[in-house]
Amino acid sequence: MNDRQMPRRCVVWFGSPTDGECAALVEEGWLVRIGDAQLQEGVGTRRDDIVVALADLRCGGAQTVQAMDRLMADYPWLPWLALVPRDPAADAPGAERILRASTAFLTVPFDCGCLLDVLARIADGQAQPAEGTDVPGIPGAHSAAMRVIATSLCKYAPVDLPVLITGETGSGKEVAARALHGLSARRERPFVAINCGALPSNLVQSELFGHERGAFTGAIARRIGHFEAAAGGIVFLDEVGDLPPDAQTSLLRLLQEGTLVRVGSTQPIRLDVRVLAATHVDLEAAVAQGRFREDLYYRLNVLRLRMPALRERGGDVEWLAQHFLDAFCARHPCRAHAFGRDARRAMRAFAWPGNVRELLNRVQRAAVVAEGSLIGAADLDLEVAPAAFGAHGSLDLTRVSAEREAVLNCLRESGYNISECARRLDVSRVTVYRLCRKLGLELEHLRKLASPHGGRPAAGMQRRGPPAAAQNV
Ligand SMILES: Nc1ncnc2c1ncn2[C@@H]1O[C@H](COP(=O)(O)OP(=O)(O)OP(=O)(O)O)[C@@H](O)[C@H]1O
Repeated sequence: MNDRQMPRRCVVWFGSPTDGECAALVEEGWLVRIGDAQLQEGVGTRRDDIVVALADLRCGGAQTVQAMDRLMADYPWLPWLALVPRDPAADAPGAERILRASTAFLTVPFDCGCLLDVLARIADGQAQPAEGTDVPGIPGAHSAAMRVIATSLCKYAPVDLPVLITGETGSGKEVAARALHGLSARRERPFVAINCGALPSNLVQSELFGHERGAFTGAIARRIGHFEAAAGGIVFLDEVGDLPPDAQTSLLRLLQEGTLVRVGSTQPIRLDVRVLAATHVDLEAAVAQGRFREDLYYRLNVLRLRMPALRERGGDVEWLAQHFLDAFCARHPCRAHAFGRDARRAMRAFAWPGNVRELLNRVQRAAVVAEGSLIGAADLDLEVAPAAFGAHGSLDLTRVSAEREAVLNCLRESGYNISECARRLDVSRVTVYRLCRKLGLELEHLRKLASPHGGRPAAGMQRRGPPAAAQNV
């Protein structure tokens, strides 16, 4: 093939590349074409050229964004790379639309080497994980629903914007957040997970943002909060809808201005931290009811990840069950090493209201009680739940889901006291236990979540990465 026939690599850059950026691209063999509002002749390259469109949101005026929109509509198969300033909402109208359509992101400021790497990956068609491969950090994610998650994680990891992770309880929201941390440039820095609903209500501000000595009775020394402990890394706010109003205001300031103020101080402290937030309640409803700040909701909701329920994940259920069983057998003496046909059929048909967490618990229990080498449906306690079986989205499923919601709400309102819950539901205590078992409600786990530390280490935090700075400074 002579040079004239070789496919060329071309970047259609919407915005103004610096001289350094242009030179680096040209040196690597890229053609740079400036895409602007006047771009009349399509992407303006030869038919066989490899083209990547670049949305430079550092300088996105309304006209440029319109031109990008037009190109996206005319060439829907074109891959897009977005260069994102820390505050895209303020800098470029319509930026959110562009972000959603982009294959990859880079946060400004970025390194030219990184830009070349990402462009090369996109051009080589490697920006998305290949079919059948695992999502790094999320075992058993082979289903179509999880491939969408994999693609989103790869897109979201390099860009320093908040991600709002939604999904049913136990669906793996925290697992996804950890996977994103592992894929991001912050992977060597701390990952701090905080269960917002489990923070002591009078100490939320101090736990999150720290306090100065003497800020309140008992504050005998200055103490940094979870956010400062995560400096340079990622903070995962689980059940973010449970944050009280004053903490919501402080979080908004952190997201908008990149600063926090310790309790008892007036001095803003600059902090580089990425925020991921999760909720299994409808935050939009919380906004409508005035329980959650609307401006904070929009800040957190720039990028969104909806974890599929386990029942939407097809064959992942069996794969995960075997994975959990293998892990259990590696740690405990265990006769069972696989699942019988009835167990596999039951697992495929079950609605899994408690999702992956419920699967893990049922497999571990089954591994203990199984008499033979194969785990049966009865060992998994799945035979007793005929109402929970049925086609996806069927009336049965809807009924089970409504029943579960009602029992869960009553348990919460009764402070997880079974007698009180039974009285309110007008059923016997035995029935409450039976319902919990049938609906996959793990009482012990729910009680732990509701306890002051949410069943986690004190103040609901866990770390990964190098040890954070000392708590008392
Ligand atoms: N893909 C997975 N592979 C292995 N374990 C998983 C996977 N997904 C979830 N789990 C396990 O399931 C349990 C629940 O996961 P996780 O805490 O991430 O869910 P969640 O959606 O954040 O739950 P909640 O809404 O209760 O906070 C954990 O024990 C986790 O380790």
